[in-house]
Amino acid sequence: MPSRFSDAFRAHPQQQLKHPDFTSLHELPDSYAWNQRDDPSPETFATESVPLVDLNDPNALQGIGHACKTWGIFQVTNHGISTSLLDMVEHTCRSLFSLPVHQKLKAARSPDGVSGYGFARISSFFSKLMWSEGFTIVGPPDEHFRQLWPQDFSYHCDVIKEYKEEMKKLAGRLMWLMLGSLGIIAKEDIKWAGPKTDFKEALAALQLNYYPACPDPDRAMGLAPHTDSTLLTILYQNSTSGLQVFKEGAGWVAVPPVPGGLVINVGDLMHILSNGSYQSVLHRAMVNRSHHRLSSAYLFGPPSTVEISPHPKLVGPTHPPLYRPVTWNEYLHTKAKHFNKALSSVRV
Ligand SMILES: C=C1C[C@]23C[C@@]1(O)CC[C@H]2[C@@]12CCC[C@@](C)(C(=O)O1)[C@H]2[C@@H]3C(=O)O
Ligand SMILES: O=C(O)CCC(=O)C(=O)O
Ligand SMILES: [Fe+2]
Repeated sequence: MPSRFSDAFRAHPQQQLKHPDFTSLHELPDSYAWNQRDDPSPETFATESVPLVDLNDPNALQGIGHACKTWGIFQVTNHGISTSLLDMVEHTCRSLFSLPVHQKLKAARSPDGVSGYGFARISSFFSKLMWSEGFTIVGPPDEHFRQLWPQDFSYHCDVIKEYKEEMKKLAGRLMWLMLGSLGIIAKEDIKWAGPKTDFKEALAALQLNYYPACPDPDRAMGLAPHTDSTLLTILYQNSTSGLQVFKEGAGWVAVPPVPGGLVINVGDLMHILSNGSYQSVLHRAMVNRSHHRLSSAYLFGPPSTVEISPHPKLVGPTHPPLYRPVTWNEYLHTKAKHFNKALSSVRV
């Protein structure tokens, strides 16, 4: 990953927060108690559910189009990522987050850096702390992994490398399905997809998240509401539920884990590319009293020099472009400054 990608955070260094040993906390400290959690009534959860798309279904493209238009999120099955690879990634996450705090801190993310162990970047926008730990991987993980596991780092590096390769292929496939559902079917229409139309030059970050079991889950927050800055995000979650999405008119809706399934969200750059037809989805992660939760988010975006703007096919006299062109790096700068108002700040 070119260093330019992380330049976005140099101007907005993250405050260094103390990393707790969650296992030693038997009560929720006040600094983790979110007073104003806007929970909807429990009925809301039962009424609507996030669409599920079988990628082997001949109607998958239509299903994805409908899901992106109405929800900004969907789950997929028959996606081609093997269960054994997902199990290996889960094992690597578990092994990483169960290391002693002092060991994890050897691979801490630097205040103005992008890769490494730490709190979610969005922490600085909230007065309360989140009940989670994260590890961000941009580029090869070798240096950090060597610090974490001096003996067997190469095994974990291989797992992450294979996962990133497989995720890139799936992200490319999902991109063409999403674009196709918008009527963008000519491969020349997205030049940066490259000569083989496989998005070879695309950039991505892998975010591993760990949400320890929490003594007071109703007052805690695992990951605060946010949209991803990406074109699309592919999320793997273990069997503990916690992900919720905000749907206009319905409130917060749970996204329960589907065995072998993956969750796909529309990110802010897809929102821009589609000129607002596919809106990025506000989501958050809640925590559980008795079970820890693991997730891994593959955050997929364009190469660093590519400007994303509303696609010409979706713009016309009655549909003016709603957003100005931005590179991912520039958008990450904006996000680091304006957080959830970043999208409106690039509106024309
Ligand atoms: C490429 C990126 C997207 C991300 C910031 C990052 O540099 C790497 C971590 C990503 C993540 C994951 C958790 C939620 C999020 C908002 C955050 O704080 O870090 C996203 C960022 C994003 O999509 O804007
Ligand atoms: O853990 C989850 O379910 C959500 C994670 C997430 O939103 C992210 O990493 O961007
Ligand atoms: Fe997210």
